[in-house]
Amino acid sequence: MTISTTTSPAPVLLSADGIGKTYVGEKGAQVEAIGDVSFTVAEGEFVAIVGPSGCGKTTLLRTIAGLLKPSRGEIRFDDKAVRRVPDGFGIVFQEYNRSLFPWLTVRKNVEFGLKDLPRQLRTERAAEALARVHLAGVEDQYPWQLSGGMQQRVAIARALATHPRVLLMDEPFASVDAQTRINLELMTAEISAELGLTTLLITHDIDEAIFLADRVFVLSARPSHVLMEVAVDLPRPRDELATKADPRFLDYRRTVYDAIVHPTTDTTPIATTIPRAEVLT
Ligand SMILES: Nc1ncnc2c1ncn2[C@@H]1O[C@H](COP(=O)(O)OP(=O)(O)OP(=O)(O)O)[C@@H](O)[C@H]1O
Repeated sequence: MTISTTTSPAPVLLSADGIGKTYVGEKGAQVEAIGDVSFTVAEGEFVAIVGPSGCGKTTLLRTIAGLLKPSRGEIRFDDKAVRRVPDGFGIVFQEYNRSLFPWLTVRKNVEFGLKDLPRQLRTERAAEALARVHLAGVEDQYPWQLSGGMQQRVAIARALATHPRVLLMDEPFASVDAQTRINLELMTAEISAELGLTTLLITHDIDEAIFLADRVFVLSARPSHVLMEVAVDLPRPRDELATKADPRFLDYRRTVYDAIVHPTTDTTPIATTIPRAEVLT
């Protein structure tokens, strides 16, 4: 049985209903990236999306974000159809060096999405967001004066400064070294929990997905659909070493790995959905 629709017990904040996306090239050549994807994400939930290379993960995230128009289906946020990037969405991309403006200071980069706010409030929001990503003190530097991990933290601060309800992250830690990656993962888990953010993370990294998420959606090869949903029943806050040594973590990893590397047409979810409130206790 193929799982293409999943449900969450807490109030749904974000949903994808029958999303399909076909790219049409200049000469009419078509690439069907997303076949048929449906899911719901509950308020405050952390969902990770994994899948084989080229299955349409970035396409899906951009469609959810309102940056790409789906060929079929609808994204809904707070019970309204998403047709452009809604207020309440913060987005973090993999390539921080392309998403930050090198000619603006860190403070100006973080304030970038706050143009409509009074100057004083912009300054306060930027300071608050930079403190949250442990970057207080570098406000007047330029992004290129910082390490890659610090630049990605600036990009995260920029998203947080808008006070989003939903944080969308596309491979945010793929361009940094392993130790920095772990620190960024821990920081993201902490921020997401503290702010009660609904978080959607696209990643290639199965361990990262399981370590961070309440639920992991596994996409099939393209044209993609949701092959499997895994509810991650591991206590929070999650310590890196203890969590990754937990036998349940190893079971989740094997299940997700098998689904991606040896997909069959008969996949079933390995656990029912677990609301975040229960996971947190
Ligand atoms: N603008 C575009 N025009 C045509 N085809 C595209 C476009 N963007 C992506 N594609 C194709 O759509 C498919 C899905 O691409 P996408 O980048 O969404 O996948 P992905 O799972 O994020 O890839 P990766 O694992 O490499 O990060 C690929 O075959 C890709 O070549």
